[in-house]
Amino acid sequence: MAVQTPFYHYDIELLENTLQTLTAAIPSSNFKVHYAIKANAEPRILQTIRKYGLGADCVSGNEITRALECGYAPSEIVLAGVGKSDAELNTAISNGIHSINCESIEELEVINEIAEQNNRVAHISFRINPNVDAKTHHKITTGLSENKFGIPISEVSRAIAEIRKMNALKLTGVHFHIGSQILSMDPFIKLCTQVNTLLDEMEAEGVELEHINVGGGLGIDYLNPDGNPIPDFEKYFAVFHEHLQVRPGQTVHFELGRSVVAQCGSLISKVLYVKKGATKNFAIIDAGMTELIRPALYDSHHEMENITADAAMGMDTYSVVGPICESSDVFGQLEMPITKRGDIIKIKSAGAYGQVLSSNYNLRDSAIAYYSDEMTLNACIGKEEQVAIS
Ligand SMILES: Cc1ncc(COP(=O)(O)O)c(C=O)c1O
Ligand SMILES: N[C@@H](CCCC[NH3+])C(=O)O
Repeated sequence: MAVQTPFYHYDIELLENTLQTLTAAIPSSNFKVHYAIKANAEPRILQTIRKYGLGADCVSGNEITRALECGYAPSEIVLAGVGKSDAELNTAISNGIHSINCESIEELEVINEIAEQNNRVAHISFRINPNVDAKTHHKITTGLSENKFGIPISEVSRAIAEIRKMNALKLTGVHFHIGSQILSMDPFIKLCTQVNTLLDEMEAEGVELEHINVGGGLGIDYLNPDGNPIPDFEKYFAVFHEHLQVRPGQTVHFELGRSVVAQCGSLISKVLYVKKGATKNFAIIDAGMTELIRPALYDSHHEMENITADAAMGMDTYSVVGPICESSDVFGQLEMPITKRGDIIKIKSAGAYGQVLSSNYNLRDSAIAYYSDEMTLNACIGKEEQVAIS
């Protein structure tokens, strides 16, 4: 083994292909895509994404700082979050970012105060909870009335009245985000309908907006990552192009995370033991929920492959589990070639909400990242000599 397992491996070529497909699918020059940094904040990933002209969607002061360090201009950065601290608002305002997505009327007063202290006028978007069902996992649904996110649509008039009293705030946009891993286009169409109605109502109140931010949420194919590595961005953007009634001069912003980075990342782990349990075989690997928490947290499915075993040896079924002292530390049931200690398991579609959600529970070391243009996966696992890659 050339490098220590477990580790993350990112296929930079796939990331670039994804970005090329995404940018080619943008149907209008007034569409602007911000990458949702929360999905993966590795500097190498952020720098690659920036090359394709995407802005940054942040949810913390540290994400703003990371975006700036990776070359994103303040004018390309937006900040959302239901609980922004004063320090985070200060980072956003002092850097003059494009928009602070305000999630409550209560927050307006605090932002106004901090903007005044900075002698700045902060650009505000109202994050509005549209009460649209994203038809995704309930733990990653964000746009229903019962969710903590956004200003209720019924409170928008009151929010407008409040912001008009604030000297250091300018209302420039509206923001929505209904959830994540959304595969049907229907929820996005419903969102457009809600946005259109709201824009009419806001216009009737004399509000003119510069931008509409419809959030992110486009899902990926976790069941067939090799066959379907790049999401259908064309179909996704077409929904908004067709259904959103954009006023002249308005820009439409998107905050895509998972669809940009999920498929380019894999978690690579070594089999420590193959154990015969009373009712099943366990393949105990050296990665756990500390490196990839999605299966434990959301029962998420990730395709896995034993990339060192030989299918000619016959097949068997294994429960692939991690070493952590939690019964939910299970990656799933898998039929794979007869597996032995030392084999390498590749856990796919782990580029989004994988490495960023790692923890040091059990005082584990952090898995580090390797990039395909610096070290191929085969070189990482000692299957081939690393040759110079241009
Ligand atoms: C406000 C906001 N924008 C964008 C995203 C990115 O979502 P996704 O990774 O599903 O594109 C999220 C995460 O769900 C979010 O909460
Ligand atoms: N962490 C979630 C996505 C959350 C999106 C952020 N609001 C996942 O792994 O699917």
